[in-house]
Amino acid sequence: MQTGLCKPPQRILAISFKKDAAKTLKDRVSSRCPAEQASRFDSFTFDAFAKSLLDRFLALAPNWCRPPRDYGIYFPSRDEWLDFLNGLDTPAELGGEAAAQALRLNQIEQWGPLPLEFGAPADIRAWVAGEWWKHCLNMPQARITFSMINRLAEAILTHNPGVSRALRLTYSHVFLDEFQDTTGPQYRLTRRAFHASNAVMTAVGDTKQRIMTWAGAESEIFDWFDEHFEAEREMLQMNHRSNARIVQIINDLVTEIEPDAVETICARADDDVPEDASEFWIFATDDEESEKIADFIEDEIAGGRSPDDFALLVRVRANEAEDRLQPFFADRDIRLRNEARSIAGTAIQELLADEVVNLILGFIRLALGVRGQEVYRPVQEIIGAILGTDFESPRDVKRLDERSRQIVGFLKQETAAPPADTNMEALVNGVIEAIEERPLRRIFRQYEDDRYFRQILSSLSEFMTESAAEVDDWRTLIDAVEGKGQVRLMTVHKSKGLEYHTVIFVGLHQNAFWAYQRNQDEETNAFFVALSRARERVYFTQSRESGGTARIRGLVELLEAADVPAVEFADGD
Ligand SMILES: Nc1ncnc2c1ncn2[C@@H]1O[C@H](COP(=O)(O)OP(=O)(O)OP(=O)(O)O)[C@@H](O)[C@H]1O
Repeated sequence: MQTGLCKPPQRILAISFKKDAAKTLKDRVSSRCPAEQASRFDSFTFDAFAKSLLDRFLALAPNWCRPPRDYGIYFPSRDEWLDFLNGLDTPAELGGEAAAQALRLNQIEQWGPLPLEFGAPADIRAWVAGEWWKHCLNMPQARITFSMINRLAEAILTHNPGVSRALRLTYSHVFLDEFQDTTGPQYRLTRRAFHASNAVMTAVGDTKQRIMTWAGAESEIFDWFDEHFEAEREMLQMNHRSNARIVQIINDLVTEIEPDAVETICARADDDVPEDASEFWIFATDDEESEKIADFIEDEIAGGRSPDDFALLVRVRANEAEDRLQPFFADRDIRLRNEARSIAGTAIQELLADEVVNLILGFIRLALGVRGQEVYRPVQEIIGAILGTDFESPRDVKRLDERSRQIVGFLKQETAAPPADTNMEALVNGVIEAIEERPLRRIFRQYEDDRYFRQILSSLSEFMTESAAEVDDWRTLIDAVEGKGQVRLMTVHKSKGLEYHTVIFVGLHQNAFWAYQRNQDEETNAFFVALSRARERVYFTQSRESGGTARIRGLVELLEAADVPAVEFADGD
């Protein structure tokens, strides 16, 4: 954007795996570029990219598998899948019931390429896929899975060269983040969209952070990319995130995994390193473990560190970890934020990565008198997009300012009473009305799904209502909703791409890494992802009550090889 290689009206497309990663990229670009440039940077998750293609060009999908415009997103449970299979009357010539029963859901939802006409099925998989599409589209409200959306998007591109051409004219540059986690169908869609186009394609990833093979990540993905896009490989050797001690642990660990791996260079080699930058804490019981962690963070906060500097990472089941840890944090008046906690059907992490949520929170901040580019810029960008603002035209910019002022004016009235006395649902709905719902939903294609849009709004108002009970003023409320001043708790998978001053990996034991013996590589990668989120310090904890380490010796040996001291805490330490 800044060098003029991507000239208006051309755009840059960035594709990430998680909503918050897509948001981080968007925020980083917004904070560096003027609104006109930043508004030409489209940052999607893979699912959102496929869905945006489908929603925009729905009418061009093949007839037999075209969902109605108000289709819902389907997350079939195992029981629903089995009920479907059991209800099939499978033709004997295709192998009968036994052949159908041997199929897995992902083989069916990923079946493709979707033809223009669904002719006589060639095999059992095609036959079951045809039945599955009928099943999903004939439900009282048609629902399809994200894999099916992906296939539909691919079919639209395949059968309509005009759509491919439009996409190629739109994007001069495409950036694919966390590329190691790309699945076969996601890659096929990308290839279908951009193969042999003039777009400059950049894929970034780290094979040591591959933790999604269970979800279909392809192990050969970088080779495919090299071949199909004639890519050149560049090694990113500098680590700008972590201090020298953490980088050394990373390097020791990588050398254990891949003896001929190239060492990472610490860009912060001259920075001070805390004395106890990494330790392995061992406890007899869960309560002792939770107490020590809470005590440690309490002391650190007393010493001036902020609660946001800490992340507690777990391998699995964040809700259970929250139940164990929460009482110890509550006793010390420290807020622990479980990013996976569901508020009216939306996980907190998802909610705060949502565009409309951030827009509303941004407007409330402006109404509270908070100033600064980082608050105004994103709001201005969205309202600018709604109004079709030409940022070079003073008249347009004036209109934009007036509209923003009008919305801020409404919110000033709404926030006159204390948060606990405010009806948050009315406030949220009121802002949407002031912004104008229709154009807002046109800009963000994900809101074409009405149920999703309503759910996000009700999750936000519920979260604001819940948080209002604990605060006295509006600024503290918005901080609480955004998670300022709170210690984070999340699974390793949800921590991808994020970074914290101090990372505490809670529960380094064989029951948390239950898949270690079966899938050592991926579990070691998960361990690596956790470790590499730390800027200054990383601790690992184990409570013997929760599980031993005999079956994950390999992981403990990695810590030993990196000279991470094991510290045993006897009761009362
Ligand atoms: N050239 C640079 N100079 C200074 N700081 C940088 C530079 N590049 C990145 N950083 C900082 O280093 C940290 C890590 O960068 P970034 O999040 O882009 O890493 P990443 O490669 O995506 O890591 P991962 O995939 O492990 O999450 C961030 O805090 C970022 O601001």
